[in-house]
Amino acid sequence: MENKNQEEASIIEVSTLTCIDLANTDLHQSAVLLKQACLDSGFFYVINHGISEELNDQAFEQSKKFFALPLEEKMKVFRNEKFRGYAPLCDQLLDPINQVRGDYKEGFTIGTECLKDGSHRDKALYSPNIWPNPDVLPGWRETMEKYYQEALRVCKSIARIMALALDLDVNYFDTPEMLGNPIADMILFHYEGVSDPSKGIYACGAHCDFGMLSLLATDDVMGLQICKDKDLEPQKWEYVPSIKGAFIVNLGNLLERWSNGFFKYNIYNFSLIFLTFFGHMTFSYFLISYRSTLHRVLGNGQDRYSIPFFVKPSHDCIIECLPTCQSENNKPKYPAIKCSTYLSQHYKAAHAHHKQT
Ligand SMILES: O=C(O)CCC(=O)C(=O)O
Ligand SMILES: [Fe+2]
Repeated sequence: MENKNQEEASIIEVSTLTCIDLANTDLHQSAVLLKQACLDSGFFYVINHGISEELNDQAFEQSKKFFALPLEEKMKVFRNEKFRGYAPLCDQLLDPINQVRGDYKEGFTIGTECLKDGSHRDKALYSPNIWPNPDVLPGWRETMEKYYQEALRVCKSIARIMALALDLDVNYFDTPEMLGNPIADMILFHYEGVSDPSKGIYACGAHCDFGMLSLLATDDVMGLQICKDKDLEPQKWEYVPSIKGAFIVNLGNLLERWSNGFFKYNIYNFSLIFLTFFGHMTFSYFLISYRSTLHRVLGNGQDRYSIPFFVKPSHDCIIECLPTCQSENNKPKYPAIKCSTYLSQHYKAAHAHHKQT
């Protein structure tokens, strides 16, 4: 648990993140910015993503309508064994070491459906979604399904820039085993209450996302904080403000592993010193790997709504060190693992406190 001084120090820090314009046709220019964002924080904004303000507003309006329903109505779509549907307050506990109770948020998860021909039925991470009663919330499902498809499209465009930033072919992640049949979860969140890190009370405990990349839409209530260097003691937390029309993107553990996750503090410093002398030449001489960044949400007493979208490759994708992230001197650090095995391990760990359900 944090002491009061650390908490106060973190309140005044507001982070400035790199912004990537998805309408920029010069993808190589965007890739240079993305690399920079990975060096700086592992978090960045994307703008001009093609999701209309109207659709975004509709998704938030519908989300608010759902959470405003009586608990009894929401419990009719209580999350199933695949964690689709409604998760009430404190259902999730992301940072068991520092939290005295579950996250002070309620959520609703919409994930990847099985293919209509049934060919995905045996895959643990694809399953039918559950939906609120259309008589209670007309048009709700349609709005969410449309938003889901659009968010997936945006993630695929970001993955193309990521590929370039890793010196891979622009289409590298577009194959059927990778992002052709991705596993993607969209979660509607409603936060409330006041967090108090000194008492171990959080709206969302500190964690790194475990997928490939996450696209986050928030309302304008401040709450999200990032810790750019997870190895630094004491941790330094900075708020990430929301920017109208922009999504916040961050990279997950799976991408860190895929890109050989060597990007640690000392290399960062060394790279920065080098950068001072040789400018962007640094990028050609160092193997770049992406990294996941620790983040959390603090509640300030206002209701806060967000919609994160978590993308991972298909069930059968083999996650093994990307070809451009290894060399004679930088051998792969992790054995190859099937994406479904990797994700199942993470899901089990994240829901370990659900033994009673
Ligand atoms: O709601 C937010 O701002 C962040 C949510 C988040 O980080 C998560 O659910 O993984
Ligand atoms: Fe997260």
